[in-house]
Amino acid sequence: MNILDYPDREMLAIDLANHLAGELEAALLTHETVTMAVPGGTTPGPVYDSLCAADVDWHRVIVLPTDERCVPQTDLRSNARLIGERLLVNRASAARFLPLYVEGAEPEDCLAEIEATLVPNLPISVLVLGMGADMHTASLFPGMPGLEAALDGDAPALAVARPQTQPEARITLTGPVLDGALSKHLIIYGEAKRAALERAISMPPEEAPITAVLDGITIHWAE
Ligand SMILES: O=C(O)[C@H](O)[C@@H](O)[C@H](O)[C@H](O)COP(=O)(O)O
Repeated sequence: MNILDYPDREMLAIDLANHLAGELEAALLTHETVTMAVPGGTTPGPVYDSLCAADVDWHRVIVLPTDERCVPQTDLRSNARLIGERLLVNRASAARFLPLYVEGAEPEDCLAEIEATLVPNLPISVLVLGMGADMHTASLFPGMPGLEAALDGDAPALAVARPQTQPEARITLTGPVLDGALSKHLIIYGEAKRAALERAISMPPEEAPITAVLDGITIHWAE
């Protein structure tokens, strides 16, 4: 686990976006298409604002959320909305987007399509994650029902019932799919999340799901 400290969030966003663009282009040297999984939440937007303009062969990039809130894409909580508005614009609008949730469907009914479209495009080449102060990542929440299957299961994605701390049901990529990414990045802001990450290192994944994906990850931190 490698931690990079940045002087501020703007520098983090610009530097990380440049680095991610380089990783995508490097992967495209040896693959016809590459897969990038990215988070929702309040953290990644500035990275997307910079990455969307990068000179990448975006038409050969498949972008999907690390997890999704089961709400309409018009809902402000939707990760597909965030990714569509902040990342899949400018040059990156040429990328192919794989949604996890289909509006109006039951979350469980979305899993077969996810498996059919995602599995042929695994492993993830470039993974970006966020983390909650409760040490969750994607929608792998401490103590949530079905967490064991989400951490260790064979399925590439699972529908998870509404976590106690969240207002909606979720669909999440599972631990092995996330951990199997060829390049992994975690973005965290502030002292509270940094302290939570340092506590997580000595905790089991059931209590700190972020630990399921820390092997070989690069942490990008700013105050
Ligand atoms: O759907 C989501 O919200 C994300 O995928 C989730 O895992 C996020 O990365 C963390 O909850 C941190 O959220 P913030 O960036 O808002 O702190």
